Amino acid sequence: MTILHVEDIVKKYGDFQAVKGISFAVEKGEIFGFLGPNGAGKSTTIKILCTLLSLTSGKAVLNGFDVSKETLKVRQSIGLVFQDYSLDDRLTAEENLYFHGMLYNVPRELLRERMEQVLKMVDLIERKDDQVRKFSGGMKRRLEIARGLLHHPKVLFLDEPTIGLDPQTRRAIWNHVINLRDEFGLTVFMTTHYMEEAEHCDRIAIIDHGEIVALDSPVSLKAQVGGDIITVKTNQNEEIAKLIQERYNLESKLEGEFLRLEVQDGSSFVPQIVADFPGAILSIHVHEPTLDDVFLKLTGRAIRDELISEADRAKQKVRSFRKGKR
Ligand SMILES: Nc1ncnc2c1ncn2[C@@H]1O[C@H](COP(=O)(O)OP(=O)(O)OP(=O)(O)O)[C@@H](O)[C@H]1O
Repeated sequence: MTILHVEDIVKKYGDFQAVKGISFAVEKGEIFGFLGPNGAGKSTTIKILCTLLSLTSGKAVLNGFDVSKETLKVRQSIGLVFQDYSLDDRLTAEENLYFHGMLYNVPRELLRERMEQVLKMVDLIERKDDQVRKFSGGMKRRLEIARGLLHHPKVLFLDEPTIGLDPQTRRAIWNHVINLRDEFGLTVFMTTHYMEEAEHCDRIAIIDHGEIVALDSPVSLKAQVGGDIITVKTNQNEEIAKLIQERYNLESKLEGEFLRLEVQDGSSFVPQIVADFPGAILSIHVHEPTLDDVFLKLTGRAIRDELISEADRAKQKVRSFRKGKR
């Protein structure tokens, strides 16, 4: 059953087209991911689907409601966990949930039971009476997820849910998200630029410059690359690239100080190239295709994690600067 149907959505900021006519559908119970580099249009799209931003043209229907015309019904159908921290630090975990429940008109007689239910889901029931300021970053994010589920949404939107969190906490949050899907059939729509995170999704739309460049399961996307990826450092990269072309009819790409090439079978290619270019190979690495390789193949650019980490750090700094000014 289709829970979200998006048809030819365009979003313009002035003359600039941030989202360029994208279309897709999400099935009930799916974990659907939007993967792309900074500025690709992920947040803009998610905000449109959550009714926080108007669209320029196109149509989106969520849980049977038009996001442009039936905003209240759409809002009642969704839970939100956005990049910006939005808990009240001075309230306890339970009080934060209570406040949200009142805003969403969760009937009073149900609210206690619901709060207990969602706190249990994210393993925070023991800490319900603690002020949120005493929580770690991961606990806060789990509480935000619990809050997003309090009014029993049909679709949970997660915009970069684990940004700035350590890998262990990221994994813990993912385990919770997968459980929610498995146990309650919840549909999850998320954006990320972490490759390993995107791997958890049932399907991924790869977005670049406001356009969907591919949409499929992680396994099928990676199968598009085919074979193995070799990165090799030699003492004369340009010269060796030419020789590789001549000898094996393989095109290699210069990436920093490495040559990158795709081969059918890495385990047989490595000994062959080492033997064919004695003394020239300084290092060689072989790996199965990742989603980064898929992105590179589709766009000619890499979503490099180190660049992204830089952006994360900068975003964190801006947030602390903002908080300090309050
Ligand atoms: N309010 C705005 N006014 C003008 N341009 C905007 C506005 N918001 C976003 N943009 C531009 O639209 C494009 C898409 O931005 P968006 O925030 O949707 O990207 P993103 O993929 O979510 O990136 P990030 O991961 O950095 O949040 C970017 O080029 C951005 O600069």
